[in-house]
Amino acid sequence: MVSITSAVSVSVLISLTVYTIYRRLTKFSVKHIRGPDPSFWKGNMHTFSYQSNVGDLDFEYVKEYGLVWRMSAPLGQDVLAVADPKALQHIYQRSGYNYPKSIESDVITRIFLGDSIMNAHTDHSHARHRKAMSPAFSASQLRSFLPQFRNGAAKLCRLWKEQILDEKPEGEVIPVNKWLARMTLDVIGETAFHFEFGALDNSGNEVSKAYDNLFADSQLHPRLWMTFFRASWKWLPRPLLNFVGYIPTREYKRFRKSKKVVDKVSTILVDAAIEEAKVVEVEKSNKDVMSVLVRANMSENPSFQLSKNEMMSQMATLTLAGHDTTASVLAWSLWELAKHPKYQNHLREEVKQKREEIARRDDEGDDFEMEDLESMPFLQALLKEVLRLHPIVYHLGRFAAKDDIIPLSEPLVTATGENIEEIPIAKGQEFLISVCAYNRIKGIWGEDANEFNPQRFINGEVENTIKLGVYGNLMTFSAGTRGCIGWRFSLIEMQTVLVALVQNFEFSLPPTETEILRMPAGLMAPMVKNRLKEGVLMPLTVRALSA
Ligand code: HEM
Repeated sequence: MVSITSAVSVSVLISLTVYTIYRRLTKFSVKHIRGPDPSFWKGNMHTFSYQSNVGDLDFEYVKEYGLVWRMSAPLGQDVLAVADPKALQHIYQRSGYNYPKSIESDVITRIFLGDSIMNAHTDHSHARHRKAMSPAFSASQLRSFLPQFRNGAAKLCRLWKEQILDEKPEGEVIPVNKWLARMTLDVIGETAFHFEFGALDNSGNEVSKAYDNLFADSQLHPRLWMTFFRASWKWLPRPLLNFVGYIPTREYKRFRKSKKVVDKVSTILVDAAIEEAKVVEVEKSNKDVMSVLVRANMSENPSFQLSKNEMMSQMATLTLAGHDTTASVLAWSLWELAKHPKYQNHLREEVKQKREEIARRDDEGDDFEMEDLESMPFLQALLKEVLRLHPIVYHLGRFAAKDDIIPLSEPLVTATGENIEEIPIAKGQEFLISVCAYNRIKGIWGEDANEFNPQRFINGEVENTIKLGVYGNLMTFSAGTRGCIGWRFSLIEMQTVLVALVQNFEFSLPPTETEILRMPAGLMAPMVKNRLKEGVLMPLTVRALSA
């Protein structure tokens, strides 16, 4: 009797396994999607990490295969690379939590951020984090941060003049990215935690040192064994992956060190915010992000509350996500302005006119308010164009939590020459979201999609029939329920800083030939050709303008 039961069980198991393999290999196989030839062992995903300009491979593949193509991770695992707007809309905006972040990005962010919103992977857990954080990013809250943005910008202008440019009327080459990163760190300290990092005053500051070059030091040109190792994570038991960060590689050592520095500060700050919320009335309380978050959290239903550890991780997340990203986009903005004096003059003229308009108003002071910034069409268009051409988060990783069908905006030619308008995929299918390729689709942005042309956003040349992303139909801030929570914060900060900088300085390319590369270092990082050892670097000639 036992042997009959065992035989039946074994047969059922074998049939199920065969059926599953059959489904994977036939109906749900993505082998018919064209893509570059991989080596079975190595795959070809690692080639993305060795391009000297982020996106070069993506653009080539889009040209050859269309807006969806097949890449390969080690050991013959297929990964669908996606730039198609309808497919992206489906994955990000129409499928709720059915496309979680890849295990790789989850494990890596957990090492340097802890249990934060970035790697909350169940819908309940993520909704809990998002709900606690959202009040701190409301329109009125963001408006209250304007003075801190202005102070950061004014301090940067003063330091550039006093320390560098007063003695150099002809201008000087400045590594603008380094200064911008220190300024945005100070700004996030004040707005998010009511805390002075003091990074602009002291370049040797502990926190700014912990973050300086973090991604380039840890993510640039990963060794092949690391690519294999990461590819194996999906087969390892989840609890085991919690120990990955303790492996003494250069990247994990660097991540752990930065987390240790930030944890030291965040324990003190989170405790202070909790104490303040207990004793100070809401009207008189600090209005920084952490204080608002702690208060919102305390009044929350217990099943939705964040733990102290989670709040500390939030602090690491805000510090990292909230400063390097914005600094980087600002650095690319100044580079584009330096390359295009015509646009730089246009922006300066728009700022001048707005300033005169503000002075004529019956207002006190001559500060730019949010409405002033929003009513400057060229400033808005310029930032959209920089965000389009320089998406610092250029790839995102997702996988399917269940079988699904991905719709396409235009027919895709398969390996057998068939035209398809949708792609059936199996649960577990991995995706590489090519933000950089989507942001350059000619059918959306125009025939000159590879050129820097802010006017496209003013002249109505953008064909955005499929609504995507949280801002400007771009994927730069991602999209849907997990889209960037800080995009407005970042925009207002960038607008305020750019307005101050173009009023005070003129930017041009350095006199000696300096080729800037878009390096694939986790984030897209500017580095100088043949000077990669110097890390993330954007040197520009800056000349102070007379008042
Ligand atoms: C130009 C600047 C920025 C860019 C390009 C950017 C981009 C992104 C992207 C692409 C994501 C999605 C990541 C993923 O799916 O894995 C994201 C998420 C996030 N960003 Fe930003 N970001 C910027 C600025 C900021 C700022 C200033 C803050 C906070 C002050 C911030 C906080 C966050 C947080 C908390 C998340 C996680 C959201 C969630 O999972 O619900 N970001 N950002």
